[in-house]
Amino acid sequence: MKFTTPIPESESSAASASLPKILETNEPVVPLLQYAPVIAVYPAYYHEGLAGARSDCFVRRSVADRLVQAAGLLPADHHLVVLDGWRPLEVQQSLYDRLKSQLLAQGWTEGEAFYEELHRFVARPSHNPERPPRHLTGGAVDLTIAGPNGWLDMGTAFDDFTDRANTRFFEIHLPRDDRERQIQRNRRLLYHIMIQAGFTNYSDEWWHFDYGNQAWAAACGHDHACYGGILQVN
Ligand SMILES: C[C@@H](N)C(=O)N[C@H](C)C(=O)O
Ligand SMILES: [Zn+2]
Repeated sequence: MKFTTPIPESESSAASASLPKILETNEPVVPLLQYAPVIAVYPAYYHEGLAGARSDCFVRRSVADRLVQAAGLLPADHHLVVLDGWRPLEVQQSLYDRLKSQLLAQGWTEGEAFYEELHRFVARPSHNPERPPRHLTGGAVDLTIAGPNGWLDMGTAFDDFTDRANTRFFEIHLPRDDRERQIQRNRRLLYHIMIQAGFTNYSDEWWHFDYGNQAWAAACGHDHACYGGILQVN
């Protein structure tokens, strides 16, 4: 597999009416700080000072092992930088409330289109055990790649909730200059190493990947997911 091939049209989308059931495996959640030298951790919401955010990133053990696998596919001198993994409901709620306020401040009014836009970028902080937000399962990860000169240019910052965050933005809008050609290569690299390691991508966010949760199961056509929501991690 070449990591320079175009990113194909998506397998995974925001909310789907019917999601596969969850058959919880009870696989433990593991901390990623010091898990492997090829994985660095920069807990973005902790650095932003969001209440309840943890100073480490946590994911299910199989997710961590697949991250190591993905990182092993990177060129020499590159590593993964995990920005968020398992997320407490309190943090999901803060992210949701923050984006809701930002959209209202931008002139949106509450209605169907408003909630569609909101849910495109932040999942509903649902307490329903049959539909947990992806990040509550330990089966979702937000990440980027670092090289010898720092984080690779992906064309937007993390959590830039605009069309430019779409994983295929630079496939749809072909690069106009060297910088955009490099961004296209960087996004393709992240996408392909993660897909090869068994993850699926959330098409509206170049940084978001799933494994084992309902979004992953739906995208892969599995009849069940392996990970349900976890409210507390020690
Ligand atoms: C908030 C953003 N980093 C994110 O994770 N969005 C997805 C859609 C989510 O909230 O599950
Ligand atoms: Zn995410």
